[in-house]
Amino acid sequence: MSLLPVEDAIAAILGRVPAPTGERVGLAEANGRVLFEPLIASHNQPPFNASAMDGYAVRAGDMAPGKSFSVIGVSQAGAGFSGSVGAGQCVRIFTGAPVPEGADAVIMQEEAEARDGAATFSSRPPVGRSIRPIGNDFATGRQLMAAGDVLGPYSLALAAAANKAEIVASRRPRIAVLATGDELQLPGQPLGPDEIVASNNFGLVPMFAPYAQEVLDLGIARDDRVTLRAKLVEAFDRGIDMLVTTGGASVGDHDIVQEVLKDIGVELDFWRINMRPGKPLMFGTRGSTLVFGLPGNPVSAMVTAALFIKPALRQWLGMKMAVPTPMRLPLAGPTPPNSSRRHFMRARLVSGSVGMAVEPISQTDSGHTSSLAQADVLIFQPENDPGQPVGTVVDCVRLDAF
Ligand SMILES: Nc1nc2c(c(=O)[nH]1)N[C@H]1C(S)=C(S)[C@@H](COP(=O)(O)OP(=O)(O)OC[C@H]3O[C@@H](n4cnc5c(N)ncnc54)[C@H](O)[C@@H]3O)O[C@H]1N2
Ligand code: MOO
Repeated sequence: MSLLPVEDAIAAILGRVPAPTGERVGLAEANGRVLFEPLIASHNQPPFNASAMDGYAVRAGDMAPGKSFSVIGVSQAGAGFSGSVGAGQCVRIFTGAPVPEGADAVIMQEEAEARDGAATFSSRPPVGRSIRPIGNDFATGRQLMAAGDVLGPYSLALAAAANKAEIVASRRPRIAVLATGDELQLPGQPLGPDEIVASNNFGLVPMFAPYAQEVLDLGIARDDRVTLRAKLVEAFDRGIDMLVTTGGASVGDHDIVQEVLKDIGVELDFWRINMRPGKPLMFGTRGSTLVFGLPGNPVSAMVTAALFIKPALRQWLGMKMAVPTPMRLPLAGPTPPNSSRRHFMRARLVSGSVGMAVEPISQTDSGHTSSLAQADVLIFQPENDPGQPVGTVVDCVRLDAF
């Protein structure tokens, strides 16, 4: 049985992802969205020379110790002074207000003494003191964010400062998730003999949600061809961009997912990867819909989703680095020898005397959900690796960073 190398599987999947398309999104709905078009400044920020202090706008060259200046007006935020500051004059000014014509410095009020319409100053400011020059933050035409950047609190505040009421974001896919298996029962139900709780959808839906317009949880399909076929056809009829099934992906008599997928027109690109957990992953397309058949084992399902589906989603949205570059960190504990399959080993991030390190989790069972929930990273253990001692620098990727 030939198993596809991990890199070939990722390349095959990314090769099927459509090019991003854009849609207008109001700023209030844009948190977490990926920019389809760069964000370009259409005005100067600040739009005028603005005072950075409450104080007095003066002509720096006019200053002399003990000299008295007449206060000829007020400039406040939202209502500037329309005249010009001449020799022997100054203007009362407040933070954020436009610096009036003729003035080239602001002296903070703590360094001024004002009485009867006149002011004297204890300091002699250089030109530009306490003035935010026009365009200091950004100038008209400057690219503030690139296509592929993700909008978050800081960049959304920037987009608002750039006077954008909406941005052009990448359209997000609609995804459907379906669990398969006669033994499955939804959480909260009494478990009959031989039954287990269907947990996969409850991890996959939130994993995909940040990238998706909608993630439909189609629940559980029993292991019979008629029910499964009906569920899958229903999913495709809803116009989804991506279908993700779990279970029934292996070679057992009840592993019918592949057969039914093919039967309804899914063209399979590959099945079975040289990795653990997650060997029986299948991938194909039906028209423009991408179809992932994940293994049923809960750890295999979550790990293959993180390693293969998240990069596809990142590329779908036009994000930079669809496949994240691994971190290189020293081992805080030894690793055992590996088999001929690439091992994505659960591990914790620990901080030791020499900085960050990775502590391997010895558990390798594909059904062991509690160890996956404790893991921060997956160590990429190469095929046939003899095992490594403490301190060896290894490749690993954060589980939340895919
Ligand atoms: N003869 C062989 N047997 C198996 C092979 C093989 O190569 N030859 N591969 C093994 C590997 S590796 C994996 S991984 C599993 C994958 O099997 P399936 O995708 O067919 O998954 P199921 O048999 O349906 O389920 C496996 C396991 O996971 C539980 N499960 C299923 N769905 C869920 C769910 N939604 N939530 C929680 N748990 C779920 C299921 O009850 C089983 O315990 O095949 C090996 N066998
Ligand atoms: O691919 Mo399976 O997940 O090793 O048990």
